[in-house]
Amino acid sequence: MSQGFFLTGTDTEIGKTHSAVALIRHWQAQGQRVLAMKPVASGCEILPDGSWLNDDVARLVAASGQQDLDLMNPYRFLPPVSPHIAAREAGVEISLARIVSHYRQLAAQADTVLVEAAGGWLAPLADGVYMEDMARALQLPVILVVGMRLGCINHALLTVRAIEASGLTLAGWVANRVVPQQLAYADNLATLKAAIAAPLLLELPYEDSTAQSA
Ligand SMILES: Nc1ncnc2c1ncn2[C@@H]1O[C@H](COP(=O)(O)OP(=O)(O)OP(=O)(O)O)[C@@H](O)[C@H]1O
Ligand SMILES: C[C@H](N)[C@H](N)CCCCCC(=O)O
Ligand SMILES: [Mg+2]
Repeated sequence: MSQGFFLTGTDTEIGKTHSAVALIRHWQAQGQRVLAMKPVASGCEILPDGSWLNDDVARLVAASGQQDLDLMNPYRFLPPVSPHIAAREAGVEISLARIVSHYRQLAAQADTVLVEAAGGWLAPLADGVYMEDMARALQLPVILVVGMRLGCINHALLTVRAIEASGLTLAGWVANRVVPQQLAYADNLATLKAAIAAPLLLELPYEDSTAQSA
């Protein structure tokens, strides 16, 4: 039996993919076969062969070692906009049934499948259809990535309430430090730990990419 998780975040660009890679490595270190899925990706580069590649997909593929891009990323769009706008412009209807079918094929090959959402919990896939509906269609426990910065307590607790209202289980959350210095970081973390019943799974430091490349 494989296990799956739906990875959401307090916003777009707060480190869902960054955290996904850390979670994948963590599970791999336990000896698990891990596959990732990015069902809907907006914002792609055009490769020399004319195909489209989203950066999240590239990072998830690099971490998991998987090869079937169409299976793990059935929907991709060129402009980096909300999926409902990108899909509408492309004349594409995103099928949750197709995403569930792809998920099941991946689950048959893995111990753990991590599904990364686009944007936050209520980022739209179509008019009146949200990431929440994808999570409900997949019926997966949710992992919430909190981008640790001023304002994240409100965003995190709103998202936790919305996940609970959807009837899904919050399996845990990740504290991802997206700014080099958050004032009163320890106090912010303690506040979130006290307010969120689900466990803190990982605490990820701020990684200075300038320092890394220097
Ligand atoms: N802990 C961190 N330290 C430094 N930079 C980070 C950290 N986490 C994320 N970033 C940077 O922030 C940016 C956004 O991160 P990431 O792509 O993981 O966000 P996301 O939530 O997956 O976004 P999207 O909604 O587009 O999927 C990237 O440039 C990433 O390198
Ligand atoms: C393009 C971006 N990086 C994400 N893939 C999509 C973010 C959707 C956000 C929708 C919204 O909440 O306004
Ligand atoms: Mg991402």
